[in-house]
Amino acid sequence: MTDRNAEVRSDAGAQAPSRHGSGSDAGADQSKRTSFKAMMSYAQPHKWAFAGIFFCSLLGISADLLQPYLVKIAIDDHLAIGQTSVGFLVQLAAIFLGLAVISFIFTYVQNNLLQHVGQNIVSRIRKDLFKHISKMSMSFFDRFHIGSLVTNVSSDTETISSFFTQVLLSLIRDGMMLVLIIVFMFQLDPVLAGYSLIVLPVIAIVAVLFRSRLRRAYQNARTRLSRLIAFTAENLSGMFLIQAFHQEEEQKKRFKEQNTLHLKANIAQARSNVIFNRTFDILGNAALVMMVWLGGRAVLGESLQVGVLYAFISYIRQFFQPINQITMQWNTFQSTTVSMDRIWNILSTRPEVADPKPGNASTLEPRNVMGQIDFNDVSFGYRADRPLIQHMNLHLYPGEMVGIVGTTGAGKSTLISLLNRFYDVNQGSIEIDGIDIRHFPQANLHRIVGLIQQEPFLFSGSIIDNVRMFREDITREQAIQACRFVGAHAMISRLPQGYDTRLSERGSGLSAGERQLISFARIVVFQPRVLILDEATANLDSHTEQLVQQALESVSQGRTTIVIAHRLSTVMHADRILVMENGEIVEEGSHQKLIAAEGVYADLYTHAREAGNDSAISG
Ligand SMILES: Nc1ncnc2c1ncn2[C@@H]1O[C@H](COP(=O)(O)OP(=O)(O)OP(=O)(O)O)[C@@H](O)[C@H]1O
Repeated sequence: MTDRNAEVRSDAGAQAPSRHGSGSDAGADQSKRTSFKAMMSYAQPHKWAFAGIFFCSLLGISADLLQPYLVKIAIDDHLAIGQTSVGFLVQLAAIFLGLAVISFIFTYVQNNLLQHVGQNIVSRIRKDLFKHISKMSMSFFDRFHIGSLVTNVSSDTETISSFFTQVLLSLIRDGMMLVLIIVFMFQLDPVLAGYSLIVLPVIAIVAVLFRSRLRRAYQNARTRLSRLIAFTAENLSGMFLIQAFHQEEEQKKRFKEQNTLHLKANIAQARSNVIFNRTFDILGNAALVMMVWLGGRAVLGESLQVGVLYAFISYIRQFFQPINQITMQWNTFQSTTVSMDRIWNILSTRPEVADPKPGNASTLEPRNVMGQIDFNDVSFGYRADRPLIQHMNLHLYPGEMVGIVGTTGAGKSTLISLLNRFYDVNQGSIEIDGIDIRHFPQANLHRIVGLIQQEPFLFSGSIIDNVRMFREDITREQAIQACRFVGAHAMISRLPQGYDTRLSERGSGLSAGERQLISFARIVVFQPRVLILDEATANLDSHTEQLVQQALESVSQGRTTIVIAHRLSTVMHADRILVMENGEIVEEGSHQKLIAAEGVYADLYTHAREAGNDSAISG
């Protein structure tokens, strides 16, 4: 199959199209709110844990804030008036220590609880995201770049994790601390407390001024990272091609560009952060100076006790700490909303190819399917404005072997994609045994139709797991039997650990032919009623191809089989050969009949002979 997907995806760039696209800010904000709400619903089952976190925070912070108050009592009520005793000081020290221990215990419990809840929430989001992606139709993968999806599943969920573990913690803990400090300050001296709060509007103005700058910086850094990952992922999977075409230097240059953009975005983001945070530091210090000045004068004028001033200075220091924390977490919050939006963008995309509603679903058991296939007046195009197949009628009979040949891009693989429901037809219907395939649950359809492609996909895992696709209900003996059947047993037995040999990603330790034999065995195990081979033998040497052809003959017995091939030798013995051009079937019949017709097929045959590709055409 022509890998149009790769081209389409690289054209689309690293970013998946967003639902709101380049729409207005209001639209984007609305979408962020929706995604935030959706993500927060994941926290709902943990509401009691959050109540516990709140309670622990309250106790921990209260214990912290009582400490300066205790010192104030010691100074004003005892030390300053010279009325103290060793016993009292020991008592005070014991209470102080007790408060420190209480603060430690509750902060510890609250932190652990929050980590536990946060990690669980993110693990569920990640699980749902992966499950959702694996249910998406092929058109989704045409639009969403694989690199972006990898970023979504890995780093976006990680960002959300820091929201639940850091941002929420900060909101609960620091927010509560702020409120309690204000209460304590007003309790001690309302006038001085009033002066301390003068800085609050200044803080709000600074936060608003920095808001959009910080958000832009974060978004930019995330986008650059996502593009860098996408570029790396694409290059790693295409490394073979890059080396074969000596494109290392060119790719290095392109990587360097992406890397530099990412670096610059990160530096800009860090710079904004530093300016933002330092501004708060300056404000904090200014408030402290003001407090020392006003409080000091009041103490000198004997209108304020030294202990109260001490407690105020402690509270002012503690006051800026949570504000600083909350504003710092604001940055994480910014990136969280971007990540949540991106994840929700995926989770809210419905698969274009949907399973039938229960009442509409066919109950025909896959093993009882006869294998009659009908394309009834089918029209389809990958894009609405570019129809590829128009009003096609095609009927395949149970047990028939049909070969499909045609020039590159004629639409052969597209027919197969439609039969597998990777895409839905735009018009008309495709039926198996008289039932519209849209009425089969997809799991059943894929048990009925078995597909072997030119590039078999093997997963990292043992050979035996790859043959039975990790299904425990298929026995080892059944899998080995299938490998014997397709002639793969000898090859597998020669491997160091035989059937338990572990394959690396995509089975890269095996040759293309060996990988193909394993995928043939996989099909034998699953016994589909309709078998499709899309250029499945193109990568095999003539000896292996012969093995596979023999296996194919046995496997295809009693099954409707469709074989797509450029090598005419692969299809010339088929019951019927279809010749495709520009999405149309232009000729059909047996090899002899088509040669006698002296049309497109006869031309292809003659060209192949003239090209000296005798083995390819004589079988
Ligand atoms: N996912 C896709 N998105 C958009 N266009 C596509 C997609 N897949 C295929 N096409 C286009 O549809 C047409 C038919 O492609 P198809 O893969 O069916 O051809 P084919 O006959 O199997 O070709 P080949 O013999 O090279 O495998 C081509 O023009 C191709 O570029």
